[in-house]
Amino acid sequence: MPYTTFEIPEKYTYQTGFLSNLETEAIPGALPVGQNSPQKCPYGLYAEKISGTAFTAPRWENQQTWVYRIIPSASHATFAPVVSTDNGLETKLNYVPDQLRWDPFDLNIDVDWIHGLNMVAGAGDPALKNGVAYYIYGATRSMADNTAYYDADGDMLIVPQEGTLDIQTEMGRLLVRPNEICVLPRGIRYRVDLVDEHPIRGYALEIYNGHFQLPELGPIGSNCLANARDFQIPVAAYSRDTKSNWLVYNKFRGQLFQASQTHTPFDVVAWEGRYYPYKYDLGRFNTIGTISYDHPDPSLNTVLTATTNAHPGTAIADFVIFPPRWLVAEDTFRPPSYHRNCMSEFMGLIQGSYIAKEGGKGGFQAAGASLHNCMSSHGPDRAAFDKASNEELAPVKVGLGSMAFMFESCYMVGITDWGLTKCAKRQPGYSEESWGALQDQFCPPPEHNS
Ligand SMILES: O=C(O)Cc1cc(O)ccc1O
Ligand SMILES: [Fe+2]
Repeated sequence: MPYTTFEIPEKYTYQTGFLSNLETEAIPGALPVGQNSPQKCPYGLYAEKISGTAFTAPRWENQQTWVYRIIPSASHATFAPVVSTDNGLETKLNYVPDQLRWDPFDLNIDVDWIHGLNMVAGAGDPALKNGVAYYIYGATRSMADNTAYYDADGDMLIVPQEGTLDIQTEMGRLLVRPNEICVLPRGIRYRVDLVDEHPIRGYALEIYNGHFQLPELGPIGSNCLANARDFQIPVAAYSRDTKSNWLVYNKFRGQLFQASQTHTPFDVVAWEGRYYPYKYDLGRFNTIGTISYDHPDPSLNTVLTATTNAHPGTAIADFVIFPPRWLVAEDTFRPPSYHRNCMSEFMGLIQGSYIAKEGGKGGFQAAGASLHNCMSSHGPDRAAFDKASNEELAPVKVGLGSMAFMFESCYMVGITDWGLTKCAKRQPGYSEESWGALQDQFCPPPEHNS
């Protein structure tokens, strides 16, 4: 299998599909047959429904899951705000039209998942369910025993760059490694453990509106890009603990809260529905590209999209990747050309290098990032331009061992203070170094030479 990242079976088992209505039970018979809410649920479980869309949302986008659990999640003490000056969840945004780039973010930050999430940029307001947020995360610790977390603000798409996330969710367990991604829908309780204490670092995209979908394939047909069968969903796995104290953290309009309870949130014995966390191996992506000439738009590399219903084709966020692929275009400048985009483009690099930018120190490096905001000009840097203008156009496989990605959004995104200054990773000379050295190479016919 040439296009998969992982050949060794991992320790967890999964169901597969994208937005399929799934059923899973850790004990045979735990799921009620033929109904959701019997007078008494099997084995004395409680039925609880989690709605991911309005009850009356159209069928194609309607998402809900019924969970059958030992204690309802409603059984908890009052939420209290977690007062911290530095929890990484800033809401103040600075709007900057410059091209921005960041050096690799730190790997060894002595915090856990909850405290290791730093918002770097974003737009909109979770209260109005409209907007996005981009995060850089880094942690060296598993979440404390008996703690769980959920995000009421949006769905979180996590892109690990370093270290494996062992994620326990209400719906079961997910192991997410670099070159895989996962999506944790709003409201689902989870906790993140490190594997062998290896630090974790990566990126996350939060969408305040709706949920991710697979992009339409149009004339491509019914396969390619990310295929539905390659998405992996946990199977029910529960623990029974009604004796110890648990702390549930909640991000609610960008503010961290916590509430205690006397039972584990991970007590779901069976569930049924289509509102659940999932993961995907980016190595499975079936990349499409030109086999004749010119550079197609990067929308062709969309793994997942969250659309605005108001404007078909306009995404509040697309998750786009640039995997290893063949370039065969004839008489073509193969990297993206110079461009300005009404969408904003936030890019990260999981490993390797990216076709339009020099790697190396001070360049676009793995674990670093860049942001080209709405209508901010960008494109290949001088070195990439010179190379691509003069290279022999033989078929060539590019991006070997690489995986760059982009969060593309219709919003103009603002940068947090953390992103602008506090993280201390911003490259001050990015714009000048990339495009300042481009020469006037205009060579008109002699009659126009003045
Ligand atoms: O700016 C970038 O590097 C991202 C990008 C890639 C591509 O192939 C076409 C357009 C585009 O914005
Ligand atoms: Fe771009």
